[in-house]
Amino acid sequence: MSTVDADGSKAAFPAITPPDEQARRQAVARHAQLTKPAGSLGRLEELGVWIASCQGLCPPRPFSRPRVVVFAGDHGVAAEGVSAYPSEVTGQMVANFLTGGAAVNVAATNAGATVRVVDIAVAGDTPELIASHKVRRGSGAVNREDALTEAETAAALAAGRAIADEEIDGGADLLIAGDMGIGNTTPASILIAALTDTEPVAVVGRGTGIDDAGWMRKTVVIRDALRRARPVASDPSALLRVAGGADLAAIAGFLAQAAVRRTPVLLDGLIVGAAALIAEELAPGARHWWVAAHRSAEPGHALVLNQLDLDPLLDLGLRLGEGSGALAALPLLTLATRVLTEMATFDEAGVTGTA
Ligand SMILES: O=C(O)c1ccc[n+]([C@@H]2O[C@H](COP(=O)([O-])O)[C@@H](O)[C@H]2O)c1
Ligand SMILES: Cc1cc2nc[nH]c2cc1C
Repeated sequence: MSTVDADGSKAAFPAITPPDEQARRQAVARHAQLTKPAGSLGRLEELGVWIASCQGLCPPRPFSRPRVVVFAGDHGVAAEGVSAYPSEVTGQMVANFLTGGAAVNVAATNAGATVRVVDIAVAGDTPELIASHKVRRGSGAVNREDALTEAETAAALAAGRAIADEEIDGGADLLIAGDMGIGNTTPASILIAALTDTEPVAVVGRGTGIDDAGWMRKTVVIRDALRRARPVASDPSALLRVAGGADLAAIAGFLAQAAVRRTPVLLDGLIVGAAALIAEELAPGARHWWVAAHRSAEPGHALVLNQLDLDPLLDLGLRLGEGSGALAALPLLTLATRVLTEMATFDEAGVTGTA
């Protein structure tokens, strides 16, 4: 067990308690009594069991406040031609989130969730209301400089933890992290390559849709950054500082703190996945509080899921970020909960002939 250092410069997390074993067993037993052939709801049964164990309650409660936090941040590497879009789009999309016109807004409404947007490191100005956790204007170009200073890394991790606390204290009972940041698939891929000991070519994807020349540039950037990142790969805070970014650090802090607070998380795609790898290093066992919503089209995401031993619920070729993939899967969690809560047992329904 560890605590925050006296000077607050290093994030340290208390030991993670696993989800509740008794509620898990009760949910398994309840599934056996419900009016369906044993195991016939497949993954939905596992999901329901997981939700019951996270809540320590069987049957589980329907989620009352599923909440998405979109972490927005720019990246110096965007200037190296590694994205199909310019950095300005980050701030423009933040404005779009705030007026409700983005995919995350639609997907949240569809799934009964609400959205919060946080400016962690957007290059430009954003409304004061979302900038209280801002760490800096854009993270460093990680192929040639550190993403962050040590103090900024600690501040970003602490921001993510504080945001998770704010949301849980405000009643959130299921958390989703989303991301928005032109260029962010590059540092995310670097972290994944460093933490899974993978060569650049096996991790580099098309991000927002780069062409072959862009893919070559991105591969070189990732290779250069990995030379600086690999020596610190065993130290998650140092890795975030050298080759990550403020948004990635904040998401990692958010995911780890959710586990500290025994709050389940639905994981999104590549960027959240990279942060999840870091969070699991910072707070071993945190992954037991997470479910992988989907497998992103980005090749690096499969490496993340494999390393965390998470089996994604959906594989829809999504590569948007924003938390959209997690929100696409949220109705499955709602269904898995309602099955345990609302289905009749064999006894109640007078259905006989159990196996
Ligand atoms: O989440 C994913 O799997 C994902 C995959 C590809 C792209 N994105 C989004 O696209 C942006 C980053 O792409 P890029 O090409 O600018 O690095 C950023 O805003 C992400 O949210 C997200
Ligand atoms: C328009 C746009 C929306 C996004 N949402 C997440 N990443 C994005 C990147 C672009 C370019």
